[in-house]
Amino acid sequence: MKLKFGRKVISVEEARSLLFQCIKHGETERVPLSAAFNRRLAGDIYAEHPVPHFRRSGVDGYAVCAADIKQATPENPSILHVIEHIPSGTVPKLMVFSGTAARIMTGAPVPDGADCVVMLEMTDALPSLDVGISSTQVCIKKNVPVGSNITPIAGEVAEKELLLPLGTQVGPGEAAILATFGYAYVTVFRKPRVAIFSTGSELLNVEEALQPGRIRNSNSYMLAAQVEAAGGEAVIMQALSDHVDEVEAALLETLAKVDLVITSGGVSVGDYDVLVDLFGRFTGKLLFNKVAMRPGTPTSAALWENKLLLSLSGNPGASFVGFELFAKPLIKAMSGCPSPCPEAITAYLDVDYEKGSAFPRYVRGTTHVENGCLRVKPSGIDKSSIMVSIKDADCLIQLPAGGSGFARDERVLIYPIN
Ligand SMILES: Nc1nc2c(c(=O)[nH]1)N[C@H]1C(S)=C(S)[C@@H](COP(=O)(O)OP(=O)(O)OC[C@H]3O[C@@H](n4cnc5c(N)ncnc54)[C@H](O)[C@@H]3O)O[C@H]1N2
Ligand code: MOO
Ligand SMILES: [Mg+2]
Repeated sequence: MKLKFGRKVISVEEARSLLFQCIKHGETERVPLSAAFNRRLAGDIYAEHPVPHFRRSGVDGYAVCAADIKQATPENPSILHVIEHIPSGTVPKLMVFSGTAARIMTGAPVPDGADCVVMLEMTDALPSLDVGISSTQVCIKKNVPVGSNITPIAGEVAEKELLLPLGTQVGPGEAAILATFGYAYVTVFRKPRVAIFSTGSELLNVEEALQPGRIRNSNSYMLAAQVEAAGGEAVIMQALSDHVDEVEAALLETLAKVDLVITSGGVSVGDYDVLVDLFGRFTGKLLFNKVAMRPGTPTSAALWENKLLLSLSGNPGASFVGFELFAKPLIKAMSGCPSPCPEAITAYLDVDYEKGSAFPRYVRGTTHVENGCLRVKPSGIDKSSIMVSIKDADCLIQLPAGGSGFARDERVLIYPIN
């Protein structure tokens, strides 16, 4: 064992709180609306005008005075003079008064004087008497109440209403609101730039042919996908060897340029665990190097000139879990999310889980719904060296420390992923 310094174990919550004390957020940028999808708003959005801003017809039909059609039935229709045609996007020129109607299309402004719109299906156009357009007539075969098929001004949104508070993520509904109010550009929180380094002399680049004893670097791509899903901009760096000088130079140079650096590998007790060597001579501040969790017990973090370095265990499962527990909330917070920490929900174990643990365990889980209940089971073999089942994980199952395992049908806490 080559520990040059001690390891003091802290809880996941303590580790997260140490990390959160080190981040700053608030940098913003203006982007075109279509580039704002999934980003978070850097300011409150108020309704700048009422919606609709004119009395809007909800159907294709005739705008009339309700009093004129009170007695209308198919047998005894009301006959009205059609004074105008109003397509959407135009403005009525004439006022509807008793005895008259305006033919109107869905979304068009209802003319003054009219207080309801009758659907086309409840009317019959009468043949023109051929004495000029104003002589066209319509039979109205149904009475409809005042207000029918008209959305009043501000019927949907009142002017000055707070619609989207700061921190709101722009999804489909938010995009529709922003477009409605003319936000061709939107001020959003800047995406944190997150550099990803894998470490280990065994690692091959993805495009390289397999070699005896060596493996391709999968963690960098997995972590980059996680960064993007969390709202960050991932920068995949060339993987590093086990030489501490090379690692130190690359990390310090990169820390200066990005918002967060994540490494994977080299944090355990092995001869070539290079992050341990680095932390042994680090000029920054080591925040922690052991967390009460499995997998990822040797997860470490340090601060260097106000920039965070998060060092995850190299085993793919441990890297994945460590990212979800620590990096994801950080990236979400840096990109403006007001509630970045994962929130647990309950589910029922679908299998016996026989391993007890000295530390809380975060098992990659797969959920399904059965008879209206959420059930969960480990996504494949629950070993941190197993990569292939990560794709099936839609949550982390949190199993408390101690005991000798958990029985099928026990209630457990899970943290959904995405
Ligand atoms: N004597 C002990 N040995 C180990 C312990 C322990 O407590 N005592 N813990 C084990 C556990 S648990 C884990 S997790 C690993 C943590 O190891 P490191 O963080 O130091 O990571 P490495 O040694 O660099 O790699 C571990 C494993 O993961 C593979 N790896 C690394 N990087 C990548 C990558 N970018 N893509 C794909 N696979 C990667 C690497 O080849 C190793 O197989 O330590 C255990 N040992
Ligand atoms: O603690 Mo290791 O980091 O189980 O996977
Ligand atoms: Mg190692």
